[in-house]
Amino acid sequence: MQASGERNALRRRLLQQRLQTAPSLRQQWDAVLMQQLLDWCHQQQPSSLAVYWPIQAEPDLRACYPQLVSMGISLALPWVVQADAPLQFLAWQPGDAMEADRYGIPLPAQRTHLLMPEVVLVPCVGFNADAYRLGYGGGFYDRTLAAFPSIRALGVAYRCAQADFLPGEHDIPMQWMLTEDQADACTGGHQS
Ligand SMILES: Nc1nc2c(c(=O)[nH]1)N(C=O)[C@@H](CNc1ccc(C(=O)N[C@@H](CCC(=O)O)C(=O)O)cc1)CN2
Ligand SMILES: Nc1ncnc2c1ncn2[C@@H]1O[C@H](COP(=O)(O)OP(=O)(O)OP(=O)(O)O)[C@@H](O)[C@H]1O
Repeated sequence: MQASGERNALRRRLLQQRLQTAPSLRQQWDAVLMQQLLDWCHQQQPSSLAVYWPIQAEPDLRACYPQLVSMGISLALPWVVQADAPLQFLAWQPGDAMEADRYGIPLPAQRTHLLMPEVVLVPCVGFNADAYRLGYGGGFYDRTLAAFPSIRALGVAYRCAQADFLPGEHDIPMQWMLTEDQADACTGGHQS
């Protein structure tokens, strides 16, 4: 455990660094990450995958989402239904009508079709050598992974977001991490 002040300072520093990275460099990294994600899916063959609509200079992998659909993978997007509750996942396909959520993030306008994804792609503000992650501080993904232990977490981050920090009391490590320089299977996952 680490004082929450230190954790917040690290979160802010890493987010700032990501926002200041040149878009052209991020796009090069995103192209590599998309290939990693496609390779990972070919290998692991998940039947469903929660993806995300990027915010705050998160890796933008949207260009490969149609290819995931054509591989037969059902996609979903995360939905904050309530602030202190796990995320829900709305079935989604590229081209669906969208409407912004309370954070301004596009979500399917049709919010009736929920799905429980086999794998969740988790954008990380930071991550450490044991694949523990720092997010925006809402605890949404941690609450979700705790509530639905069958979900496997595939973290995504740029390598420069790796930092040394101790896990918080609720933190659940990512089972795999994708970075633009390598795809790691992590040993610290909460299920086999
Ligand atoms: N792309 C993406 N979608 C996602 C998430 C995510 O991490 N990334 N979420 C994963 O949880 C959920 C949304 N959670 C979010 C939590 C905080 C902020 C955010 O920008 N917070 C501001 C402060 C906002 C405020 O206090 O009003 C900030 O951190 O500066 C955005 C989304 C669901 N969708
Ligand atoms: N499983 C859980 N049950 C209850 N509260 C939780 C759980 N996971 C996280 N929280 C709470 O959520 C808050 C934020 O947690 P943390 O600092 O780990 O956020 P984060 O992982 O960076 O955010 P996010 O997952 O939304 O990107 C903390 O107050 C924490 O106590």
